[in-house]
Amino acid sequence: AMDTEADLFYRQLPKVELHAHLNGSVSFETMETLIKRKPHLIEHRMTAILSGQRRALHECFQVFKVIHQLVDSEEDILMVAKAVIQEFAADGVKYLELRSTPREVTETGLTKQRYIETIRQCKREEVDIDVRFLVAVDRRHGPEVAMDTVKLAEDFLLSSDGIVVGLDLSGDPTEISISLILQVGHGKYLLSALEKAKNCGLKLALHLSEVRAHGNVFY
Ligand SMILES: CNc1ncnc2c1ncn2[C@@H]1O[C@H](COP(=O)(O)O)[C@@H](O)[C@H]1O
Repeated sequence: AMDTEADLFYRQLPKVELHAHLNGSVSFETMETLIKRKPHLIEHRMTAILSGQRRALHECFQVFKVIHQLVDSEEDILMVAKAVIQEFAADGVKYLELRSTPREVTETGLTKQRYIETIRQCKREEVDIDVRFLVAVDRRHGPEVAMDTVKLAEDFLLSSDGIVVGLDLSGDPTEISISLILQVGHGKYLLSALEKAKNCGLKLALHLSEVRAHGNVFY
């Protein structure tokens, strides 16, 4: 479709983007590239939510599961992160805070350190965008993983030239088994990790109370 004058105006307007989950910002084009690389993974599975389409919250998280299978190596992450940054820049974003949950994948040799390191490598002088990073904690993985992630984020805070600025708490709040029975993702168990993060100078971004009565509130 042709861009209207207004489209151009809004695209060129300098913007800040403060809430971008890396794997939630994958474009259709990038998805296509990923699917071509691993076509066996996606038969009959929902891989996108089209604009205007209404979806339940848990369906969003199903899409994340598919994306996580498609993006499971350093090479994939580098490709996705570069594309996401490029696309935000093309959209007039001048300051971008990306957040992402570092993952470990034994089969591909991916480690949580390398995951963050890879995002750091995306810095490109020729693209006019300032990119910072929030290390995300997936609440479903419980307090020990949360604490380890905070330690990792702290290491990067001290050594990453200001690229790592904070910690994000996220993860599917609709997973009933976790939030109601095991309760590992309950806010009260994560509080000490969050306090540690705050005390070491990480900024905090928290997803809270997205669903009713699933106990992700702090009390
Ligand atoms: C809709 N509201 C939301 N509520 C809570 N967590 C969300 C979210 N949207 C995204 N995420 C978090 O971001 C991850 C995908 O990106 P990364 O793999 O980290 O880059 C999801 O698995 C979830 O943990």
